[in-house]
Amino acid sequence: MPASSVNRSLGVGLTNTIKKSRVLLVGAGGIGCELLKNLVLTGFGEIHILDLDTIDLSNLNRQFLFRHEHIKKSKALVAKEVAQKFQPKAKLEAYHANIMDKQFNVAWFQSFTLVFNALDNLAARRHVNRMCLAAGVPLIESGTMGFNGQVQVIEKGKTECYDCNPKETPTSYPICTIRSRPTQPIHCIVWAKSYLLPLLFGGGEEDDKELDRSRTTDNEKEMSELERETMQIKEIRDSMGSEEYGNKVFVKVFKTDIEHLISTEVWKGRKPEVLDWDKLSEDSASVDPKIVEKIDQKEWSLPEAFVMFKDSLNRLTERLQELQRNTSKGDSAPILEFDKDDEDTLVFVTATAILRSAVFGIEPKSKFDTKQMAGNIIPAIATTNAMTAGLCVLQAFKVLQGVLNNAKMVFLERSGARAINSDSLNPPEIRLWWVLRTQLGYGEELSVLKDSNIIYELDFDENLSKKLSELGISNDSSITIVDDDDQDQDPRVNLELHIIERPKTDSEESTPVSLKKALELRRQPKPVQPSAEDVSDVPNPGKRKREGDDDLTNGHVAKKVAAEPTSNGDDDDGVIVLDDEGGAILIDD
Ligand SMILES: Nc1ncnc2c1ncn2[C@@H]1O[C@H](COP(=O)(O)OP(=O)(O)OP(=O)(O)O)[C@@H](O)[C@H]1O
Ligand SMILES: [Zn+2]
Repeated sequence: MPASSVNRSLGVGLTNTIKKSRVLLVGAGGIGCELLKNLVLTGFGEIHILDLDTIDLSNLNRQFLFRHEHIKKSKALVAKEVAQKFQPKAKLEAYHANIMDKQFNVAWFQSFTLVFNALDNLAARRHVNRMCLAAGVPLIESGTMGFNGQVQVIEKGKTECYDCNPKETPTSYPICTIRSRPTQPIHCIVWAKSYLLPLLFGGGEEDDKELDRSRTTDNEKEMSELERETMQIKEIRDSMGSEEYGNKVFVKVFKTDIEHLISTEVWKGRKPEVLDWDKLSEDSASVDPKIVEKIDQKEWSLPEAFVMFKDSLNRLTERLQELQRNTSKGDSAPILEFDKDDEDTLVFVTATAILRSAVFGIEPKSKFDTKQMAGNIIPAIATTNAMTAGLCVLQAFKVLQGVLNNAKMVFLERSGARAINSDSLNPPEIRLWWVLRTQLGYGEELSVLKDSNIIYELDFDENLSKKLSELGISNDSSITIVDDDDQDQDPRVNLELHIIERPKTDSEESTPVSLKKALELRRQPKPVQPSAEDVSDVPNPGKRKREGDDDLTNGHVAKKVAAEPTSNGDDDDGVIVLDDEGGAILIDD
């Protein structure tokens, strides 16, 4: 749009505000490319673009700023270069970096008028949400999935934030379904991708979110069988690169383990059927892997899958050995991981899943379908991204004009009477975990205890939607927050919250409040080598305390937050008042 027509449609005031704005765009992918184009053409004064990734062939169909010659180059840098041509005068800055890096601190975020999220994962979205709240900078959050799109305006203290509503976590499959009772194509694909591939080419037991390896009382047998089979495959791995390697792996997983399964489980209906190496070798004598590999949309036959299994196993083996040769002593051992855009791993997963499907009488899937399923991909649609990016800019106008009341949560849908629907923005409903996560910087792994009983932890979230009173937490009781993040180098000291009930005032009804000043919680002391006598008194930082562990509420309690509301707002010792009306937790300063 030429500058004059922007002027005419938006008015002089807004046009000037736009010109003076300094905005940050996080993510230069599907939405990001569209958004950058919009921002440049609308006349935003200064635009900073950040993306950690490089351009991949599969991006080109919709990330229209990128061309074939850009493959393997930084998305942020290329996006900047290309968008600059639309508007040579625009001030653009690019960063090839992870937004979660420490260098992008609160002060840096504060230097922007507005932040746009065009990301594709929860962790990064949460992080930016948190930084924007801390910096007091408005955030336009967006996302698409197939034909669906969503734009959310987030402003500290005025609207709900990204973390106000719990998000769905990706599906994970129980080990028994994957190891011994697959019934759907996806079960075979997850087995190939999250079990066999990491075992053969990864570091061994990968912590894959799709495979739920947690032990329960009723999966003990399953887990020990799995461990036994895993050990055996590791032994076979020692012969990697030898003539018989492919045969050994094949016989182990498609014959020996299946025979064992048939004899140890009770089978009603169809029993699994073992595969025969010699027969498949005969049947596939005339199959050319180079031709099969090009068959994308049609399911491979069993002999074709057999050939591709051997072929991809060899290719991956050669790659891993090449990496091993180039690794110097002391470096961590190289591994190969599944990537939907890595042809060798995709072929391996497709072929292996088809062979496994044959064992269990499940329909096979093509390489194309496997790519979608293994990559958890809902196809990205360029039009959805473009429309969503447009909606982001329209919402940004409302924020810049200071008319947040007119800003909306916008939804793009294919079904329904209208393509675009909207909701008014909800005021922030401040819940305990929201405060802990967004205001105090806790990660996912925390637990909440009352009288040393766990009332919440990551894998015990039944109480999440309950009011405090439903949990017997009323006036004058205390709860303790334990930082369970054992990845964290220095977990926070335990935080004890003392709860006092008081009626909600009228003003709080309309303007929920938040911690006035970010509280920086002290970190647990580094463990000192205890002497023999005082062993029992040394707290064990990072180690999860369980029910009945008495030292929880004393000893290393960090900070008691007083509960009397202070009369003037100058007191930095933010008083947290837990208000149970509606289960919300209000924070008063
Ligand atoms: N922590 C992060 N820091 C910076 N950029 C990020 C971060 N996490 C994700 N991104 C970027 O956000 C963008 C999301 O866009 P999108 O998902 O459309 O692209 P894509 O990942 O290339 O596509 P696809 O997911 O379909 O392969 C990606 O370019 C990705 O690199
Ligand atoms: Zn993505």
